[in-house]
Amino acid sequence: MTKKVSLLPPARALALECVNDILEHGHDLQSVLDGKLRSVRISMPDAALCTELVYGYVRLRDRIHALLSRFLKDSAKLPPKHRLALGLAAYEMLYLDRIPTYASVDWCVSYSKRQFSAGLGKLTNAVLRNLDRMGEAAHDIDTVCPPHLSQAERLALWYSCPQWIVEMWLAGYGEETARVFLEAGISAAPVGLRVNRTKPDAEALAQELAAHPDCLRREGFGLLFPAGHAPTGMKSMLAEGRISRQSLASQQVLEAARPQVWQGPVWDCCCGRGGKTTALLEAGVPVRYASDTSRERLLGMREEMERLGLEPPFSLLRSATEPPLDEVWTEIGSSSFRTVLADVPCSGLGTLSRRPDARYHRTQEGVRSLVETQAAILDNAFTQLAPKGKLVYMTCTMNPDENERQIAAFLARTPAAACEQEWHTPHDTACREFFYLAVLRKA
Ligand SMILES: C[S@@+](CC[C@H](N)C(=O)[O-])C[C@H]1O[C@@H](n2cnc3c(N)ncnc32)[C@H](O)[C@@H]1O
Repeated sequence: MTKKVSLLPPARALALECVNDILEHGHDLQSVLDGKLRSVRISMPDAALCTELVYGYVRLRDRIHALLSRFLKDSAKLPPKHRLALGLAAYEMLYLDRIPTYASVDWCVSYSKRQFSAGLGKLTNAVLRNLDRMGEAAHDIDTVCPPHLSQAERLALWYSCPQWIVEMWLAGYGEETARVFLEAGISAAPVGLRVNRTKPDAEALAQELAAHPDCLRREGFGLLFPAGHAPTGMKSMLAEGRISRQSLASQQVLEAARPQVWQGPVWDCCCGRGGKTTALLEAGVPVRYASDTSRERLLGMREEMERLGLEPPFSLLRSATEPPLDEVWTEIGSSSFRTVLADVPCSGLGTLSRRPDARYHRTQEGVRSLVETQAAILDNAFTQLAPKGKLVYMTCTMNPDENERQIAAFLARTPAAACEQEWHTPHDTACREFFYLAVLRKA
């Protein structure tokens, strides 16, 4: 930590560094937070507070600054780090009941004074005291959003979500469903676990976890716990390879594709860290080849295989827009696949509860480029299928261009393809995440 940042209490110092990296420099929330928490000595309660501050503030940033700007002449003129510190302190005051208001005001005022100037210290004090005086009105949409705003502007501000995403959801799914997605995007994601069914005591462990008083539901070997209420002993169960962290919605989309009837050889063409590859192998699905364009994720997948005691499939660093290399066909002893899983790179707007920063990192142009990559992956994966083979397409986003329209365009240009199934996470899900699935069959 730099000397200046250590002017703050540890949890706030680290949270401020994290939100600065995430929101000012576009870095990924989860890797920033993991990296920072690993790099400093910090108590467990401080690490928990830092995590809560980072996620909470990133989820509600625009709403918080709309409130703060009522007491500032021109908030854009504030030094960026001061603005972030004000936002973090405001988040504590508005949403963390266990922290007394004076504590939040104190650290922020003293940081502003010492890091910037006596004037900014005074301003900080005045702004935060005014915010405190708002009381319950600060939690009212009509206070946050001026009456002249359009519906999309109003929802964008209240739910701290870029307007183009709100407009896309309103146009694609209607207001009621758009609100469901927006509400999920400002909520904490529940904890999803998957019991490793290849272990001899798997069923007993699943039953034991399901009987835990906090457990929200069990589906097969998947379990759901409320955010922040993971069962005790999770660390050692993870280390022993008896369980994995995997969101229940991610397990559900795989289950919806009925992997028990998939025929091998299977190619997982965007395997990432192997969340789905390992789930498939645990279920006995013959995944013979796994590939991805991220070296780091492929290495992560290999570590996961080891942790879980699974036989790793042949894997290569390779784009799914390219045909597999000859060595793949030699390795699997075939010249085509019977099933390809394409869990494609997507805008991730269905998983904002888990990755709230995605909303700020995505751009419309970036999404257009993803749509092109997805189309190229679909075309190439389909070409590698044997007759009657199955292409299983998945995204963790809610965007018609990446989901329904992507599949409709593929079917229109691919006469040999038929769509056997389209599915999405039910909108009333307790998982607060939304996935899309299309199962395509080759003639
Ligand atoms: C949704 S993630 C996959 C998650 C993974 N299947 C899991 O369940 O853990 C999409 C993956 O696609 C990879 N990717 C991006 N572009 C790709 C391409 N052209 N070919 C193959 N993989 C790609 C990304 O590195 C990322 O790991």
